[in-house]
Amino acid sequence: MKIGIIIHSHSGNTLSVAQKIKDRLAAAGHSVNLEQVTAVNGDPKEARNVQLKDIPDTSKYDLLIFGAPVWAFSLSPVMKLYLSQLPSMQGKKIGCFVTQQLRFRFMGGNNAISQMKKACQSKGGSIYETGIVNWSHKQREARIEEVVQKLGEV
Ligand SMILES: Cc1cc2nc3c(=O)[nH]c(=O)nc-3n(C[C@H](O)[C@H](O)[C@H](O)COP(=O)(O)O)c2cc1C
Repeated sequence: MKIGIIIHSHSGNTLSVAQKIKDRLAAAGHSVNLEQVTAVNGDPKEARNVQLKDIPDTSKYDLLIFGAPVWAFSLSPVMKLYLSQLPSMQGKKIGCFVTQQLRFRFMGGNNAISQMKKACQSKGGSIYETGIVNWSHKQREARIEEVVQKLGEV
């Protein structure tokens, strides 16, 4: 299967999880690309006026995994804008994950996942799995492994 892992990552946490998911899927024999969505001005202080710079094309993939950080108890504005402008994803399987600093998923993680799910479903995609990594969790590595395993079973 041709799989695209498309992420926004400002400080590298989401990227490091995405890399592990990529390695897992590649080891299972899939063709996997990891691509990053970027903004013209990536400064979080400019988050209200976000304009996209690198806009990965989803059409070449059979299955998509989107990853992003939580910003201000919400999905990062860069990923929010990116998902909103995507073409139809009718019939595609989609996984979503977010990383967040705070320990509890009600501090933005659940909300961000729900925003991602809605955005993908509104384009006809069907969600197969989601995951949240709380970066300050004592068992962070175990949580990352859980998310990698869940999203890596396609
Ligand atoms: C502008 C901004 C707002 C943030 N807001 C939240 C938040 O509401 N809740 C939370 O748990 N973490 C918050 N964080 C922390 C990030 O979600 C966390 O560090 C994440 O893992 C960063 O991912 P990245 O390294 O891929 O950019 C915020 C970070 C930034 C830069």
